[in-house]
Amino acid sequence: MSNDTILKVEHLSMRFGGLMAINDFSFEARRGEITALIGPNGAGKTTVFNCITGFYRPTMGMITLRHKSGQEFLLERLPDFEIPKKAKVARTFQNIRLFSGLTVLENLLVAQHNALMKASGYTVLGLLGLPAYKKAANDAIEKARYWLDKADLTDRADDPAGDLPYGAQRRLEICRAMCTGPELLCLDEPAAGLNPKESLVLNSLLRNIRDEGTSLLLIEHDMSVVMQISDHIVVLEYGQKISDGSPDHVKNDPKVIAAYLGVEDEELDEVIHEVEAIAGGEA
Ligand SMILES: Nc1ncnc2c1ncn2[C@@H]1O[C@H](COP(=O)(O)OP(=O)(O)OP(=O)(O)O)[C@@H](O)[C@H]1O
Repeated sequence: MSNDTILKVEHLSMRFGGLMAINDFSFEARRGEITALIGPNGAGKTTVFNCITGFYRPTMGMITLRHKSGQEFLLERLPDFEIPKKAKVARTFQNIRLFSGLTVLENLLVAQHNALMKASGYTVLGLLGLPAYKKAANDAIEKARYWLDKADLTDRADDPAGDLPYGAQRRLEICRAMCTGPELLCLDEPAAGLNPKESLVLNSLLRNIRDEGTSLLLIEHDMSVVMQISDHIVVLEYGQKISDGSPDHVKNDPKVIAAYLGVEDEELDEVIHEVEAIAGGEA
């Protein structure tokens, strides 16, 4: 696996009883890029995500994550709690999961609990007096401030998270994931429920995260977000890959157009012909 690749999914299959939700699916996500996983409803996007982030154990297949240092992790073999901790894969969920009664800043400090406890030496004495703990606490506040600034949330740092508008809560969730220092950030429909203005702010936050060196993998239904920010798109239909490439490649791929329009196999040739004629006319 080359150092340009952060995530390699090979021959992934996931069976739920009699249903083969994912069938021999392979793709790679490159380091420093935003990769989007798209597909019609029920295509299997969430299932793939859940396999990568340890919520499901795949029926078959290999999922390899490679750190910048070259260290590799086989995610399908790691216990789920070690995927964020050791492999440094963070995720957000479709439904917002913040501590709504804690302040915005407190939410970001809770996310850094592991680092803080380690610095305390896991003792009360450590919490009270160890210089290492004081330094870790200051670092945690610094990191929280940094991400609040990036997400345009500094003014709301002391407000309860539950009081923020929806779009700001989504950005806070992303900041919380970033405070864990991930190499790969997985986002499950980050633009769901956002208005167009909130979507634009989100796009710029995600580009910023990528430009600072974290790779992103996202599932998203909002095609305006996907096409604007993705470097690479992988398309699933009925648990199988039907397209893989740049946004331009994917949006002109007749198989993708047919999948989204719900065209039957027999009509595919006709659709391909029409799309090629349109593309030829544009050239
Ligand atoms: N835990 C489960 N048990 C049984 N079937 C499941 C389970 N999770 C998903 N499925 C089935 O697997 C298939 C893929 O579902 P999945 O949620 O991964 O698709 P999706 O592409 O994320 O869909 P959507 O865009 O609607 O969220 C569907 O047929 C779904 O009903």
